[in-house]
Amino acid sequence: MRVPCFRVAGMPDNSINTTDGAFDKAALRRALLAHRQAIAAEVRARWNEAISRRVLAWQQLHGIDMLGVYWPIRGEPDLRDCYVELANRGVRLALPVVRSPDAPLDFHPWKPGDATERDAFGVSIPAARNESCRPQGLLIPCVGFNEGNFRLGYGGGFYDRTLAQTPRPLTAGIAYECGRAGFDAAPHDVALDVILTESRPAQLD
Ligand SMILES: Nc1nc2c(c(=O)[nH]1)N(C=O)[C@@H](CNc1ccc(C(=O)N[C@@H](CCC(=O)O)C(=O)O)cc1)CN2
Ligand SMILES: Nc1ncnc2c1ncn2[C@@H]1O[C@H](COP(=O)(O)OP(=O)(O)OP(=O)(O)O)[C@@H](O)[C@H]1O
Repeated sequence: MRVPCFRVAGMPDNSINTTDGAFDKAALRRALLAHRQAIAAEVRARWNEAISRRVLAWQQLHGIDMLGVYWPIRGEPDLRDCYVELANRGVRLALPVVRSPDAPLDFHPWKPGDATERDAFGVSIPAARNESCRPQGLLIPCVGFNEGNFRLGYGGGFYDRTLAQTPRPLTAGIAYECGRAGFDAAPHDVALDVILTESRPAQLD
């Protein structure tokens, strides 16, 4: 039997894996978040620019005309300059909105400069939420990701439920390389099409 386990670069395995081989997803999440929060501002800015270049290449490659983006929280890559460039290219943007704890995410049209307000989770959402939309592509922030392009999020399952819907949008996971980890995917997890970090994938350079 394969024993599920987590690996984080630079961390001893025994800090995440329990002695009986069971894995502790919450501990992996905490370790990855602590690692991400500790990145120096100037390094973060350089990495955000590198990720932004790959996002623009990915949008162009697929001719995505409506893209679900995210408002950064908790040290996620801040791609808001890239959103301005995307809007200048004529790409329509949308932000995710939590409708209820067990529902998929709604997406509402938004563009740089439009008013936002904080929701109950502390995340900025469009102040004007008249009609939801179904973006052709999604940028999905990842706390962690593995070799199979599976994502670890904050634990709400919102993106998993969103991607269980059809038609499934094109998906780009957004993360720093330090979010790369070894973990087994849960049955409900949906692999993302591509993971864009500061240093991959080469075909989008
Ligand atoms: N940027 C972003 N927006 C997203 C998600 C996400 O993962 N990232 N979500 C993916 O499912 C949904 C909301 N899920 C959330 C998951 C965690 C927290 C959270 O930890 N909030 C902080 C306060 C926010 C802050 O640091 O600014 C907290 O409660 O301490 C909020 C929303 C929709 N919007
Ligand atoms: N397609 C789905 N339908 C119903 N429930 C789901 C689905 N996908 C995930 N869930 C539920 O959501 C919860 C959280 O899942 P998981 O731990 O994988 O979240 P996550 O991907 O880390 O977080 P998030 O997507 O919110 O950032 C689980 O209890 C799971 O049962």
